[in-house]
Amino acid sequence: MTEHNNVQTLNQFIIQRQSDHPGAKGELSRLLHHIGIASKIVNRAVNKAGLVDILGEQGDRNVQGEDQQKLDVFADTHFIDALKASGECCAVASEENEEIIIFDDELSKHGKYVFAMDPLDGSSNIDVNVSIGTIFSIYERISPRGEVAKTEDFLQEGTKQVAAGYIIYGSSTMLVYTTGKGVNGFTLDPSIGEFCLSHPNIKTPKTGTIYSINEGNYINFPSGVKKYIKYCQEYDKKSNRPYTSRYIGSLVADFHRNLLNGGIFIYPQTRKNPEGKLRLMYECNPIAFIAEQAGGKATDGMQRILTIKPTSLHERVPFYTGSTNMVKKTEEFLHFFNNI
Ligand SMILES: O=P(O)(O)OC[C@H]1O[C@](O)(COP(=O)(O)O)[C@@H](O)[C@@H]1O
Ligand SMILES: [Mg+2]
Ligand SMILES: [Mg+2]
Repeated sequence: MTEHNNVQTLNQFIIQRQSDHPGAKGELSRLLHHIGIASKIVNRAVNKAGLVDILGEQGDRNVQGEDQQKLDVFADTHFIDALKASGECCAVASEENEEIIIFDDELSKHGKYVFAMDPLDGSSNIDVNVSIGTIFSIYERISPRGEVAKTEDFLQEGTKQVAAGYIIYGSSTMLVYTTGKGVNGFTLDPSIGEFCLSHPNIKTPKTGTIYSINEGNYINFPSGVKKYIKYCQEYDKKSNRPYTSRYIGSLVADFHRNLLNGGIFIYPQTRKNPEGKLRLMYECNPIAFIAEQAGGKATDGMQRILTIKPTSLHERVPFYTGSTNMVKKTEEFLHFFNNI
C-alpha cells in the first residue's frame, strides 16, 4: 500500500480555503477545527465501545421519545464542550435536547454561528458494530452578536447554511463537509491523529444501481414509493435494472455509500411516521447541502429540502436523496400516483 506523503490535513485545508471567503476572519475555520477535535474524541470511544462502559441505553428518553443510548449522550456532551471551547458558536440545537443550548459566557455570546447536530446517527447500530455517524449544520445567527441566541436563529431555510457535513465512524473514520464550494472528504489517520484529504471534490454519479429504503415498512408506504421499488426490481438491461437493495439503517452510512457509488436513499412518510422519520434541521438539511454540492438532489418528494422553511427544531420530513436521475424518477412516480 503506497502511503501518500504529501497529504493535506483538514486544518491545512481549512486555512487554505479560508481565502475562498473574502473578509473571513477565521471564525468558521476555528469552528471546523473544533468539530475535528470532538470527532476524534467520539471516534476513540466508538472504536473501543466493546471494552468500555459506553454500550447500551443511558436510561433516559429524548424529545423524540427514543431511548437515549450512552453513546448518544457521550457524543452530545463532547460536541457541545468543543463548540463552546471554540468561542465562535453562541448556541447549539441537538437531537438529544428538546430546547437549544445557549452559551451565555461573554466570548460565546459574541459567537457568529449557531450549530445544529445529530450527535450520533444510526443509534440502533451502536451495539452491533455497524457504521454510525455524526451530522452537523452551521448557520450564521440572525440575532445581533452579544445578545443571547434564540430558537429563531436556527429556523432558517437550508439554503442559508454556511457549512454542513458528517463524520462516519466505520471501517475508517471520515469527515465529509461543504461550505458551498464543493464537497471534500478527509480520512482520519490514527498514526498521526489527523484527518487527511482523501476524497477531494466528491461528485456523485447522475444515476446509480443502488436503492436504500427500509422495506420492512413496505405496506405503509405511499403507492408511488411502492411502484418505484417495483420499478427498481424489474429487469431492464438498458437501465441496468434490477437495481441492488442496500440498507444499513444508519442514514450517514447509507448516504455515504450512495454518494460515492451512485444510488438513492428514501425514508418516506409511513403510517407510523406520517411526516417521515428523519429530522429536517440536523439530518435532512445538512445531507441535502452535501448531496446538491456533489451534483445530486434532495427533496421531500415534491419540494427541494433546502427551500423548506423550518417551523420547529425537531420537525420531520419525508426524505429522497442521491443521484439526480433516480430522485427525479421517484418524484415522477409520486406525482403519477398522486402521493403529493
Ligand atoms: O430503523 P429505521 O426505521 O429504518 O430507521 C433508520 C433511520 O433512523 C436513524 O437511525 C435515525 O437517526 P438516529 O439514530 O440519529 O435517531 C437513521 O440513521 C436511519 O436512516
Ligand atoms: Mg440520525
Ligand atoms: Mg441521533
